[in-house]
Amino acid sequence: MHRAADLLAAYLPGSFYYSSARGALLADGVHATVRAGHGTRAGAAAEALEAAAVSGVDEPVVVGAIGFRPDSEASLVVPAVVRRSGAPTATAEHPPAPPWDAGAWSIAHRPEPAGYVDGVRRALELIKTGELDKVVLARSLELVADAPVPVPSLLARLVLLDPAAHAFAVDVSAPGDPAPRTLVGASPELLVSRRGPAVVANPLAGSLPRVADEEENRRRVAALLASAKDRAEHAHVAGQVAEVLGRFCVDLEASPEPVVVGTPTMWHLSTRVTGRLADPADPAVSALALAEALHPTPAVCGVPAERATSAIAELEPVDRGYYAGLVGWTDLAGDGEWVVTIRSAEVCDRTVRLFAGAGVVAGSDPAAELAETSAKFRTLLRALGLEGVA
Ligand SMILES: C=C(O[C@H]1C=CC=C(C(=O)O)[C@@H]1O)C(=O)O
Repeated sequence: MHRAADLLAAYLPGSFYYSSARGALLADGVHATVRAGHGTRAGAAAEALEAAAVSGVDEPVVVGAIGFRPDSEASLVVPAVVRRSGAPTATAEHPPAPPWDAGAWSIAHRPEPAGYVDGVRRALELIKTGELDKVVLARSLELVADAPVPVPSLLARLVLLDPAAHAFAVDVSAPGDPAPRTLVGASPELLVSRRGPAVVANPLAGSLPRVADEEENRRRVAALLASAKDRAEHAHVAGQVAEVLGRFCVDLEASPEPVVVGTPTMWHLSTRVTGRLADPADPAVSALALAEALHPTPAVCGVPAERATSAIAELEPVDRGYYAGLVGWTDLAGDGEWVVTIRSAEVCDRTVRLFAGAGVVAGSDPAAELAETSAKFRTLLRALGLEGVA
């Protein structure tokens, strides 16, 4: 077992880094690439793990990320070397200052804030006609620096600003990229984790920005718990997660009432769903198989899922890529942990593309959804030393 701080310091672009309260993992080199399409990735991962074990890889894992769309890109590999540590902890050390100058960035909004508000209005019309119950609409920021962005410093700042988050850095380079591309982020949302027969998911939806004033934060937490609009937005996600896991689990439990959880920048309604696998020895029920069955939840897509997916394609001007997908790891025993790829960015050379989305349901206020996406950008913007630009 390594020290969490050493693992973080050893990260280099091209490596895979993932940390959460369960521990940290740093993976280097590629023993095998897992190439498979939608719905067959868990099976292909299991085969790759078996083959790696046979060829002598010690305790092989599959690590990586899968994009939002069912037919989208994925970056899944069996790494050559894996190092693990305990969870990163809040240290007395302050995060390193950003090694770049805030003035050196250009920023493009896609769409412009007014265009996003317009998209939310159009989504509300689809909800009024009964075509949709919920859709999560995202917008993006494209930031360009005057020099290549050092991903290790960005990752270190994300981890140290919120050691409790699910922090990650994944190489997602594709043919034609001018330079290596890295997906980096600090997600609050556990899609699913599996340890032996025990399964846990932690759907989030229904949010308010966190502020500096603690009195105001207490008011916001109470307002979120009392908000019928946010509870309805949340119930869609908690219900779908429980329904899907119920197909695989016995003793499924979900708290009847959501609670509020906080990140350094947001408050969210949260439900913890736990269960025990009916047949843990079934090789078809790995953590990745459960994650594929759950994805995309209404925390990033909507209800009904098919119409929400087409509304997202119609209303969002930029393809989501890996945003709102999943990132994590799974091992030979089927254990693993996958999180929803939110509060994330893709970094390629001098460019950082951020996405943030907000759930739209009947009663949503377009201006409030815009403000919510601005607040969600702050996870990455703080790490970049660029607070206040969105
Ligand atoms: C889609 C995002 O957040 C999801 C997770 C938590 C709360 C959400 C919400 O309240 O809309 C979203 O469903 C994002 O951060 O881009």
